[in-house]
Parts: sequence; structure tokens; C-alpha cells
Amino acid sequence: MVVSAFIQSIKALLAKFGVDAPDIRIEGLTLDSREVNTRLAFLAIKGHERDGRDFIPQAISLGARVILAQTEDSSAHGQMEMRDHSVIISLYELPQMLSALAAAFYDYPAQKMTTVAVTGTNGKTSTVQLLTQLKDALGTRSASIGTLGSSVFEGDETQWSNTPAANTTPDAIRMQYLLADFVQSEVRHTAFEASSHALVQGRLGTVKTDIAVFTNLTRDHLDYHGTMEEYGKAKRLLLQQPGLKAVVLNVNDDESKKWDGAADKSITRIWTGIDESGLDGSGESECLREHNNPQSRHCFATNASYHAGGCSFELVSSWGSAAISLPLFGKFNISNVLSAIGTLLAEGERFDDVVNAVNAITPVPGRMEVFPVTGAANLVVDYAHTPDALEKVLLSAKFHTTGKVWCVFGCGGDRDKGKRPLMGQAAEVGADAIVITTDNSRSESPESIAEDIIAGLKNRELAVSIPDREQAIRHCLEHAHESDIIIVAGKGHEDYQIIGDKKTNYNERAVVARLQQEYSK
Ligand SMILES: CC(=O)N[C@H]1[C@@H](OP(=O)(O)OP(=O)(O)OC[C@H]2O[C@@H](n3ccc(=O)[nH]c3=O)[C@H](O)[C@@H]2O)O[C@H](CO)[C@@H](O)[C@@H]1O[C@H](C)C(=O)N[C@@H](C)C(=O)N[C@H](CCC(=O)O)C(=O)O
Repeated sequence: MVVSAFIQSIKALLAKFGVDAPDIRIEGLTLDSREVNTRLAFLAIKGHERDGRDFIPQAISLGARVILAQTEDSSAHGQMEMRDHSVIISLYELPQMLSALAAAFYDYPAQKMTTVAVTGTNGKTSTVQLLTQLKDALGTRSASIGTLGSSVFEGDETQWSNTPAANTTPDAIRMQYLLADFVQSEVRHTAFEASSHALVQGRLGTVKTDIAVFTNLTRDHLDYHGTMEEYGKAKRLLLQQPGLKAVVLNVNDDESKKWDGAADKSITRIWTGIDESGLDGSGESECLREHNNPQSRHCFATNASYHAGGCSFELVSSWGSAAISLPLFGKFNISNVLSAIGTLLAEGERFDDVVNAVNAITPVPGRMEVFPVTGAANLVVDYAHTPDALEKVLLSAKFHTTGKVWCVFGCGGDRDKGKRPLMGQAAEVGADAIVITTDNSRSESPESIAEDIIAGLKNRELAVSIPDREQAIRHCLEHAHESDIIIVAGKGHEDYQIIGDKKTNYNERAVVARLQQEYSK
């Protein structure tokens, strides 16, 4: 991963940080000793599990000429040591310097484009993808970074062919590298997902962020953050990114009030959300009365309706009103679209242009993606893998069908066991029939994971356990009525299953497309 235009002397780079270094030219930076070659500098830092400094010998053996190593001793800051052909430079607080170092190396790429960070438990990926698609439709070359990988928007399918990302939000070095790579491809707008882990670990660091979007906050990642309070605080770290001009909030999630309270006064609030209260005779509503004031702007959906082909609503905003019709399933997709609309309007796009682009949206693959089956129940592939997301997906599906909602899902092995009964409960709230299957069972048996899920159900009769994922979907197709809808949740766009310690190929969208053909009459 080298952007060749960014060859620099380590002397010139470290001089910007007041550190003297020999004049050695490098073509990139890496945190991973396994990626090292003679052209890359290795940055050795202490991690959660391992200490990058233990891999300095490996980096040297792979030809690293420059190694920057974290030191806990402030008096050792800037000290140099030669080992074989490598110079090792000790840097105090190197982990905190990563983003700034990479920004300086890659020539401050975020400054050369508009950047939007999206955070929240659910909806990050869809919002980022919708935003990228819309911005491209509005004539600005756009890119995205997130769970689906990083890509420049090139149309419908090509963007999904990228190598999947190791992390939702890349490490501090890779983040700057990707932005620099985008700049070289003439990208002028990047939307990226900001995970809570990334925010705590400083992976976004000095990345100038024009707009922050908060979608919602529900239970997830408590193994890392400990409490919901800490998890919420981690998300709000996004408000400290440099350059923030506007924050897009969600009136339907109370956590937004904490964001409103924490954001600097100079930052414009854009309130989005579904206005359930509806408009009164004077064209006003509860949401409008609360948020239609000079300090903030709004972007609400009223009179939302759901049908077999998607949904429609009336957009009521500080910029104007319009009718919107979308080929998207699920109430939460209206929320995601509103976040994207609010962002684009905050960026200064013209209202009519935004409305036209929104009315031409295509669905994000693997996110409530409908595979219509002629003469049998429709299949819908979705990535929902948290209790809240699953419940929302299923309850949303109810709006789109007159029949029953079936749900196929599983839970990961060797991960938060407390989540399993909660997933069962969520499925019971939203589905009429439940088929529990395998979703990365890892070292655990799929049957015992299924038992943990079923333990959360009040009526255990609702669920059957069919470990083979394809067989589980077939079971639904065989037993469902034509007017029913089958939600296949958890995998979305992913193309693998981890069983035992093996990662095998399993592309849910491809499997569902095949079954769609087979069962269509
Ligand atoms: C617990 C956690 O978050 N770990 C993240 C953290 O890793 P770390 O620095 O602690 O890594 P480590 O394994 O202890 O290694 C320490 C150092 O040694 C280096 N090393 C290690 C091995 C080696 O052979 N050579 C070598 O140089 C590593 O590159 C690293 O610099 O920093 C790395 C770089 O940013 C991340 O890739 C890594 O994410 C791991 C893989 C992970 O699974 N994280 C999850 C929890 C996560 O971050 N998830 C969120 C999404 C959450 C959501 O769904 O919303 C995400 O943003 O992906």
C-alpha cells in the first residue's frame, strides 16, 4: 500500500515534530511488521494484545531502514540507535502522534476534500453508502470508508468488489493513506464510518471532519466499553474532531440530546428523524415546533408509508418540502436517508437537486435488500446482528407485508454470550416464525449457541434450529406462504462463515439469489 507520490525524507517529516533524524527517503508508513519492506518505515507501538516493539527484529529482517518506536520514557524522546541497516528512533507518545505523522507524510489529504464521519450503533454503513451514492449523483467524485471496505464510488456493483476491511474504521496510518489515495483519484468527498473503538483508540486523530452524523445508540460492544455510559461517551469523542462545522442528530434517539449538549456552540445542529406526530392543520408538528428555531435546522419525514416495493414520505425541512419515494425496506432506512439528506443540505447542496437524487436511490447490497420470489415468499438479506437492529428490521418488515414475517439468524461463537437470549427476544418481538442457524460459530457448537438464543424466547415453539444456513433458508421457502416475507439476517454483504478455526466461502447474497431463481415459479 504505497502512494508513490508521497516519497519523503524521514528527516523532513520528523523535523515537523521537532525531532532530528537522518536523511532517509521512505515511501510509506506501516504499523504492521508483516507489511514491512525497504521502502516503508515501521511504527512500533504497544497494543491491546501484543507489543509492536517485539516485532522490530522481524521488521529489520524484512529490510526496514527506518523504525519509529514508542517509548514510555519522555527523556528518551528523539534518541536514535543503529541496529544492522536500520535506524530506530524512539518517540514519546508515538500512539498519540500516529494520525498527525501520517497526515504530514501524506500531505494533509482531508484538507483537500469534504469529509463526513458517521457514528452510531446501527445505520453507519447504510448512511455512508447512501451519502456516497447521492453525492456522486450530485456531481462530486465521492468515496467511502467502512465495514464494506474503502472505495471510490464508480456505479452500482464495482464498489462492492473491494477487499473487505480488517476494521470498520482503519488504523490512524491507513486512514490518512486512504484519503491520500482518494485525493490522487480526484475524490472531493469522503464519508467514513467512525466506530467507537476507533474513536477511543484515536484512529481518526487529526483527520479534519466537516460534518459528524450520529445515528443511534443501543447495546453493543460492552465487552470493550464496559457500560452504556462509556460506550455513549466514546461515540461523542467524534465531536472533538478538528474542523467540525455541523452535527446531524436524530430526534428519534434520546442520546442525541447528549450530543446537542456536548457539541460546541459554533457547530450547526441539523435535527433529522421520522415525525410520528404528523402535521396538524397549520402544517406544524411536535418535532417542527421543537426544532424550527434559528439555532438549528431540521429535516423530518412525515406521513411515512410502507409497501411491497419500498416506502414513501413527505420531506419537511428548513430548506423546503417534497415528496420522496424510495425502493428501500424498513423504517430505519428512512432515518438513514434523512441523515444523508441533512448532511448534503448542510454541505450546501441545492434542495431540488438533493430531492431528485434521493428519488433515484438504489438499495445498498446486503442492507434490507429484497430478492422478490415470484409465487413464493420474498427473501430479504440484511446485516442486522444486534438485538436492536434485528428487532427494528423485523418490525419494519411487518409494515411491508400482509402475511407472516420469518426470520433466519444466528449468533457468533466465542463472543458476548449475553447477547444471545437478547437476540432471541428481539426475534420473538418481530417475527412470526424463527429459524436459528449458524453465524460464525467459531470454536462453539452451533447447536449450543442456538440453545442460548432459544433460552431468551417466551414461546420456544416459535423457533427451530437448522445449523446449515442454506437449508435454514430453504426451510422457510418450503413452509412460508406467498404473502409472507423471509428476513435472512446477520451476514448482509459478507462472504464467509467462520466454523472452528476455518474461514470458508459463504456469500449470502449469492445463495439467496440462487434460491430466488430456484423457487420462482
Ligand atoms: C481490540 C482492538 O480494537 N484492537 C485494534 C488495535 O489493535 P492493537 O493495536 O491492540 O493490536 P495488537 O494485536 O495488540 O498489536 C500491537 C501492534 O503490533 C503490531 N503487530 C502485531 C503482530 C505482528 O505480527 N506484527 C506487528 O507489527 C500491530 O500492527 C499493532 O500495531 O488497533 C488495530 C489498528 O487500528 C486494530 O486493527 C485492532 O482491531 C482489532 C483487529 C479488532 O478486532 N477490533 C475490533 C474490536 C474493532 O475495532 N471493531 C470496530 C468495529 C465495531 C463495530 O462493529 O462498530 C472497528 O472499527 O473495526
